[in-house]
Amino acid sequence: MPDSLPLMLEAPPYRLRPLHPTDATTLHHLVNDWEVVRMLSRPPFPYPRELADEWIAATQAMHARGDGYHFAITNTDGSFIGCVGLRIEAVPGGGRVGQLGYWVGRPHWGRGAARLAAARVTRWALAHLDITCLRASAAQDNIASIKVLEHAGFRQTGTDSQTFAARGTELPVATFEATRTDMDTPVSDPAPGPRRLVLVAAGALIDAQNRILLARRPEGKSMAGLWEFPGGKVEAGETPEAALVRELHEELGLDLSRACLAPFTFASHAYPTFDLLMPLYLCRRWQGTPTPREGQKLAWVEASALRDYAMPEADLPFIPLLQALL
Ligand SMILES: Nc1nc2c([nH]c(=O)n2[C@H]2C[C@H](O)[C@@H](COP(=O)(O)OP(=O)(O)OP(=O)(O)O)O2)c(=O)[nH]1
Ligand SMILES: [Mg+2]
Repeated sequence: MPDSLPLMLEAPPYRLRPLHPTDATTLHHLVNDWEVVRMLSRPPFPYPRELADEWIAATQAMHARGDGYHFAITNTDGSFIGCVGLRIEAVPGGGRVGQLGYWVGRPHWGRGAARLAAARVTRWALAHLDITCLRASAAQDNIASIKVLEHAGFRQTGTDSQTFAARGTELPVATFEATRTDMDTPVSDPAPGPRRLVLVAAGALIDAQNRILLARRPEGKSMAGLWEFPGGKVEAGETPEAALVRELHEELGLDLSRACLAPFTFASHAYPTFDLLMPLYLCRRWQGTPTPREGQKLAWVEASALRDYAMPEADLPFIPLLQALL
């Protein structure tokens, strides 16, 4: 992850920005409050003033190393009201997971700041960071925090116990997880109705070195942060081939003829809220250089490395087929 990833996010009416040494006094004043600190697992109570400086320096070091991203939550007038962020941990068996945490100073409770900030950072992290999912936990008596997580799109995965330094004891916690697919699932069940069938045409562009072009779905789209085969929805009256020619032009600025698209296989997958039917075409000839036109990242990937890129569930069956082909 490049250090240059800007840590400035809008969560209207709040703003999220990197922590700065000058935040230490206000941070200390707000966090050195039993009602705040008793809900947090790591900080002690009382919270020593120097710890505020150390914590801010630690967040800057984590950002530089790419293993943690922490933000100050600021009010409309720019004043510091709390923190939100994640640290990235390697999990046994491979992969990296983001552990989300947040707190808001007591004078600022009741206005949705934690809810808005946590939801914003969750979407940002899943869209931009190389993590498989986000996890979080909340003391079982912390109903407000559980609501924050549910609003941000987290699912409860179970219960556990955790040491709470300020309370000096282990407490039962509810554990939560959010994946990129969860971000598309409404928290409350949608009204029952017929399931939608979505027809999407996708292309595996293959270059002279037998590498495949993947595009990372940009923040704001469903499943943001997952790597996909470029393409998009087939519109009414369109053939899948015409749709793919149009999508590759719109998304990548490429010109190609339908004759260059070879049907390869298809995906049929039941997502929580819709069924996807997606023919995958192979394409080795096009005009132009793939250019991200929708803010997406692009990568030319060897077939053997496809598993290193987190993909939508529907695409997973494509991987062995492409590996066998190439
Ligand atoms: N293009 C593409 N879409 C995929 C792949 N795997 C997968 O599950 N999908 C899903 C994600 C979306 O729900 C849907 C494609 O929608 P999309 O957002 O790309 O559609 P689009 O390009 O027409 O974009 P939009 O105008 O609707 O925003 O198919 C894949 O490999 N490529
Ligand atoms: Mg698309």
